[in-house]
Amino acid sequence: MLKLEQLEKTYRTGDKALTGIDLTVPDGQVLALIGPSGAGKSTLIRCINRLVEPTAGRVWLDDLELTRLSATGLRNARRQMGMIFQEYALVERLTVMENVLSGRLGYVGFWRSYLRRYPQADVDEAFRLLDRVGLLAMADKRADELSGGQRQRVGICRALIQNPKLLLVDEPTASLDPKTSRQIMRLICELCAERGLAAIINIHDVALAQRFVQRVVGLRAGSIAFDGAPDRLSPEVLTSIYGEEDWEATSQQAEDESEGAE
Ligand SMILES: Nc1ncnc2c1ncn2[C@@H]1O[C@H](COP(=O)(O)OP(=O)(O)OP(=O)(O)O)[C@@H](O)[C@H]1O
Repeated sequence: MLKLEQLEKTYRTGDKALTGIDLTVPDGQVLALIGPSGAGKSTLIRCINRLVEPTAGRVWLDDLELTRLSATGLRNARRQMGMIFQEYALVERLTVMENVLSGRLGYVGFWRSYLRRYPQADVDEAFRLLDRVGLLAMADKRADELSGGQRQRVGICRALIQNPKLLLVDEPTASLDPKTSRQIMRLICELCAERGLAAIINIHDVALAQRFVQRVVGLRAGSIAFDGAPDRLSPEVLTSIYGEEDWEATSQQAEDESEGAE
């Protein structure tokens, strides 16, 4: 279980990005984080694994208080939190397999990974994951030969090979077309269900979030403006999260799009 208590972040510039966030995410729950630009979504995700240092408050992952950890403790704890990024963050000149195995870096140590001597069990697991996401035939291709959707699948495998307790997912579909976006969201949610994994997914597209997740948290100006089931996101609620911004414009999904090919 992930627990945030009165989490705050004020950047050095004086920008107050988070103002006292309380949030509990049980094991196995997939939560979408929505809200207008600048609401604090990326900051919230990054304060959990301390890529951004919170100014105040606490973060717990089960009985481990992440906000109290030293650098070494944090390095170990980060293994338990897989991260998936909008821009995939792959090493372009490495193969798909090498990119997936780089998710084991926190376990095997620098030299072993530098020399590409991963334990056979890790290689076997990488093949299993690539098979699961439909990329087995691509294992030896270079990352820069892949499409956006394929790259994100590699990013997902790299996060999962860490064997995390929690996935932190930052705009996984922002660089993808609508159909690929749905496939990627479906895949992330299916994998979480298969593994009993919790996830926080920062996502711009409200319709996409509504379609796949069990719980939506709406951030506005660094505070939680909504926390509930996706079917409770009425136009009034969305207006309370997005204000005057036209929230319908956040949906990539065209009404007349064909679903047949998925
Ligand atoms: N490195 C930084 N230094 C100073 N201020 C920052 C920094 N990163 C974010 N901010 C500010 O913190 C606030 C929250 O930003 P954040 O990126 O978390 O929002 P967001 O909801 O993820 O936005 P978007 O959807 O546009 O990515 C904004 O006011 C932003 O300008």
